[in-house]
Amino acid sequence: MEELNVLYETVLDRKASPEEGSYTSYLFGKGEEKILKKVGEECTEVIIASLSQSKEDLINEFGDLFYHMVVLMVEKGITLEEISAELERRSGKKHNLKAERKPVTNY
Ligand SMILES: N=c1c2ncn([C@@H]3O[C@H](COP(=O)(O)OP(=O)(O)OP(=O)(O)O)[C@@H](O)[C@H]3O)c2ncn1[C@@H]1O[C@H](COP(=O)(O)O)[C@@H](O)[C@H]1O
Repeated sequence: MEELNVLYETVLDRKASPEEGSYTSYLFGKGEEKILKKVGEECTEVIIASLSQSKEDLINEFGDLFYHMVVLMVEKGITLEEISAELERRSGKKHNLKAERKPVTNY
C-alpha cells in the first residue's frame, strides 16, 4: 500500500518539522496521551460504523483510524517495516505450525 508509506513519511516529517495549521503537528504538540485518546475514539467510530453505517462511512472511519495509528507509531518510534516484519514472522510461524501438525488418527 504505497499510500500508507507516503502517509507515514508525511507524518514523520510533521514530527521532525512542525507546520502551522497541520493537524498532525497539533497532535504531536499535545503529546502521547492525546494521540492515544484519538486512537481510542477512532476505534470506537469504526465499531459504530460497522454496526450501523454504510460501507462508504466505514471506509472513511478506517481511514481515520489508520491515520491516527500511523501518528501513534511515529510517536512511539515504530516503523511500517517493523510491523510488516512481525506479520511476516507470524505468517511463517503458521506455515511451520501446519507442517508440524500431527496426522489425525481415528482409533
Ligand atoms: N489522513 C489524515 C487524516 N485523517 C483524519 N485527519 C484529521 O483528524 C481529525 C479527526 O477529526 P475529529 O473530529 O475526530 O477531531 P477534531 O475535533 O477535529 O480534533 P480533536 O480536538 O478531537 O483533536 C480531523 O481534523 C481530520 O482532518 C487527518 N489529518 C491528516 N491526515 C493526513 O496527514 C497528512 C498531513 O496532514 P496535516 O498534518 O494536517 O498537514 C495529510 O496529507 C493527510 O494525508
